[in-house]
Amino acid sequence: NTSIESNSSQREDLSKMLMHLTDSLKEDYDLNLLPQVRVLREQSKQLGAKDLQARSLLLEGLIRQHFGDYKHSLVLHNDALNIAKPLNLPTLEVQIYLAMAQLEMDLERFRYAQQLLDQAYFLITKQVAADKAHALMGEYMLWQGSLYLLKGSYRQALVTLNDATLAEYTLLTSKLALARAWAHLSIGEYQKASKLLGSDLVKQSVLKRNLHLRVRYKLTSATAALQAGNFATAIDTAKQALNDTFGTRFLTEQSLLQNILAGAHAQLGDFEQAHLYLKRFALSQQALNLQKRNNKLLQLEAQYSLAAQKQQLSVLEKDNALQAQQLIQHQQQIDNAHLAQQRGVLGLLLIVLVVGFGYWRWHNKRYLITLKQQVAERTEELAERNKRLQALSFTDSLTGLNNRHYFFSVIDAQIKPDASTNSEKQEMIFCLLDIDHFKKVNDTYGHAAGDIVLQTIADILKQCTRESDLVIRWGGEEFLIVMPNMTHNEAIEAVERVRRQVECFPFVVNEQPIQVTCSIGFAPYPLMNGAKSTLSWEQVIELADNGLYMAKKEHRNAWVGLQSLNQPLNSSIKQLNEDYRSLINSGQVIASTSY
Ligand SMILES: Nc1nc2c(ncn2[C@@H]2O[C@H](COP(=O)(O)OP(=O)(O)OP(=O)(O)O)[C@@H](O)[C@H]2O)c(=O)[nH]1
Repeated sequence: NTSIESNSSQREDLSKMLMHLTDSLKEDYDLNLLPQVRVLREQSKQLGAKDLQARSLLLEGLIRQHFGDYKHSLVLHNDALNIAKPLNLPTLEVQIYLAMAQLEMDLERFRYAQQLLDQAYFLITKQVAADKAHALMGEYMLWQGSLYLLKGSYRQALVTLNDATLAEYTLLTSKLALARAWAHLSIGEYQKASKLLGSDLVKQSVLKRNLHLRVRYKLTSATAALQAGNFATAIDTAKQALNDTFGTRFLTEQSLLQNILAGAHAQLGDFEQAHLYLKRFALSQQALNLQKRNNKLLQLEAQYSLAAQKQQLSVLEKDNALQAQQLIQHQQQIDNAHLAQQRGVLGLLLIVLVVGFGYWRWHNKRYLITLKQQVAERTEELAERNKRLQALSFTDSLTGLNNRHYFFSVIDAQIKPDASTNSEKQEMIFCLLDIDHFKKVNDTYGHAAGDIVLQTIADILKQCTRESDLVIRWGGEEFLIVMPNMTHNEAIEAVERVRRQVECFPFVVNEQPIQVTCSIGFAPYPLMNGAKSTLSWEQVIELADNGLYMAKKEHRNAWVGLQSLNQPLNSSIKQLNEDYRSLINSGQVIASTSY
């Protein structure tokens, strides 16, 4: 809070100082004011009071301009404008434009002066508040009128200057009156000019004010007197004014006054004085020209330094922009590198994953192939083993013939579904063979000899049967022969052949020849049990067994073959064993025997 308070009080002090300086300036331009103006400028800058800073720059510019320091003045005005523009203070901006226009007029650069006045006019009409616009418009018109005067457009100058009607009397009113008088004089209207110059208010205010105005007033008055033919008054007034100009830089006024004096003296016939003032006039003109040339030079210098300053600024700006761009590029490079790095890592990860996955798949595939191979090998091996096992389980180890298991596993497939039809050829003969008194062989020659007998019988059976016949080792010394597609007579032939082969075979046991015979019973399948039902193959085997039993009981080395049943069997097949013979004899069972 205290800092804010101290700031605002400091600002107030500076504002007061500015007002004081501005007022002093209205009285007269004084070079001694410059140090104070500079202090004001520095302190405003430190305080950050930009408006005060701009105003102090304008003030200094005006003082320097008044004393012909156009170079610095130009720079100061420009600086003031640069600070004022962003502050949006149109009044201040107008004041700066008007000061700049005056400067351009002093330098006789009327086109620039006009442009600056136009800018001032635009701001006054569009942006300046109404209460302040009136006074500013008066100021503008004074300078616009003065510009017309300088350019020789006197009537236009008069119109402009007459338009500037100010409500209350101010110094500006007097300045306008003076300009108007000069315009009238320029077109020879000295009475109107004299009237304006004669106004007490104008006279007093102007004479009280600064030296330049005083000189201008007297110059105008002297001109009016000259035009009116009051040569003595003209000389008197002009001399007073000329005295005022000594030691000043008002060369224009000085030369004009000398010209008036020369003219007035000439009119009065004092040619010596006239000549003297004419010489002085010529000298003043020379000095004036020199001054103007000098001013132009200074102005060029100022413009050059301004341009250089601007160029430096633009170079700096460009440099800044370049650095900013470089920074952005650098940042972008870092970002890109970052991105590339991330991409690289991701890519690597992806490659590792893909390679890993590929390897895993390849490994799995290989493992699967190996596994499949192993499984196939094992399966094959198992199948082989199973086959061997099956073969083993189906084979009788002593004789090499198929055993009962084998028979049971194949017989159902062998029994033809349409075997019950009438064709005799389609009969399947189930035939049971048993070695006679085999126990005796064992008992007499030993078990091994018995084995040899069994093996030999198996060989005989194989030789006596067809490929399609089944030869099974049915039990200890018992064999089953199944002969498909065979008639009863063909069966008789077959069993007879077997019986005979066994009987005739020269068995040698322990180097001793022995006689071996066998008994056989057989029955056909299908076998009708009465008109309606057919016996099963199991029952047929039992009937064959009955036949074998009968052959053993009644004869041995013989066969009994059942052909058909005339009547259905009432009792069980097993019981038939006892009365098989009586059934044959009674004609219930039709059978053939070898004895
Ligand atoms: N060597 C040998 N003997 C066996 C084998 N299987 C069974 N035998 C014997 O065969 C004999 C069968 O005798 P039995 O059933 O009394 O009949 P059999 O002596 O042939 O008299 P019938 O059949 O009435 O003519 C027994 O002595 C059994 O030991 C075998 O594989 N090898």
